[in-house]
Amino acid sequence: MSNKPRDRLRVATQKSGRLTDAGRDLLTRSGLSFRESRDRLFCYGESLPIDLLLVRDDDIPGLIAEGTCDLGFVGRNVLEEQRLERTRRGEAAPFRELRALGFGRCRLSIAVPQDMAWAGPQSLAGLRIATSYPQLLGDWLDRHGIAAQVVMLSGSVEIAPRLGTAEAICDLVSSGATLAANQLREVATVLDSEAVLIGPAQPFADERGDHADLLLRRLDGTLQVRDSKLLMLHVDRTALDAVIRLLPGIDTTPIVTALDGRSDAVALQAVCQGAITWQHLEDMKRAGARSMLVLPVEQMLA
Ligand SMILES: Nc1ncnc2c1ncn2[C@@H]1O[C@H](COP(=O)(O)OP(=O)(O)OP(=O)(O)O)[C@@H](O)[C@H]1O
Ligand SMILES: O=P(O)(O)OC[C@H]1O[C@H](OP(=O)(O)OP(=O)(O)O)[C@H](O)[C@@H]1O
Ligand SMILES: [Mg+2]
Repeated sequence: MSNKPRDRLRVATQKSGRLTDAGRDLLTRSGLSFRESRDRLFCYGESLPIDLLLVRDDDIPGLIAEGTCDLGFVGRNVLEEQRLERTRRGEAAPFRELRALGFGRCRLSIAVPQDMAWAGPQSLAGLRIATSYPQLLGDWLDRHGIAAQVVMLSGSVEIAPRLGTAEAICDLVSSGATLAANQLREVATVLDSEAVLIGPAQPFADERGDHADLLLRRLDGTLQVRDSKLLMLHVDRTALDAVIRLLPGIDTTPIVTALDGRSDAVALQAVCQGAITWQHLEDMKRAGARSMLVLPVEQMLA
């Protein structure tokens, strides 16, 4: 890893692909703005000393390992594949997952032709399995004690069974539409994935440590409010405990305030994590809540 001190933090993000827009949106909502270079490969951070390098996603763990970039947004599938590759060479991984980011959700799964019988992982014994993730697949096969042949393909993996180059595949699945279009059936999950923030295994020894801490705090706040709602309501004092018990996903103490000229009722305010459904509201109404308002939360700083 390069030890040259730097006073700006460099974050590697995918130049063009499934992680690009959501990653950029997360940074924007965390208060970061950038001036794009003409080639759009480097974005200078205007609001904070944090710059972006726009690259192929597969290159991101390596860029962090060699110290060219300090942090990166990458799919856990890519991170874990490269971590296993280094483990196989006897190296300790020089990068680590710092945060799960909640977008780019997918899974690395085994799929077989729809008409193939499936009696568990042993059904793969002796077969050829096409994948772009040979390490993750090899590790899964080892853990299940299955001897199968891994066929490496860098893309269009789903077509391999029809071409006769493999009997099964191991590829990323989200909606399942690609598998269905290729008459394949998902039979086992190798890895649950989403976009993650990665950084070096060793802490930064210069100002980059402070910038990284600041970015992590901002990201945490943004990720926390993404699923949060502010719930405001009125409730009879006698029903207060029952209604508080029904508040969905509260992680701080709700605020209870007096209502002017009313001794029988109070106002209640709480930040709730996760979805607030009509069912939640109806249950609270039955328990004695009234005038319920559900509001989005824009920013939060713990
Ligand atoms: N169908 C999907 N739904 C959700 N997330 C996905 C899906 N497919 C892939 N991903 C996630 O998005 C990441 C990037 O996928 P993408 O297809 O953009 O990569 P790529 O083709 O390797 O791009 P690059 O040109 O940067 O190498 C994947 O590594 C995975 O974590
Ligand atoms: O379950 P689904 O929702 O159909 O998604 C799965 C597909 O998405 C990804 O490919 P992508 O569309 O990114 O194209 P790529 O092969 O060019 O990466 C992945 O490699 C699968 O082929
Ligand atoms: Mg790639």
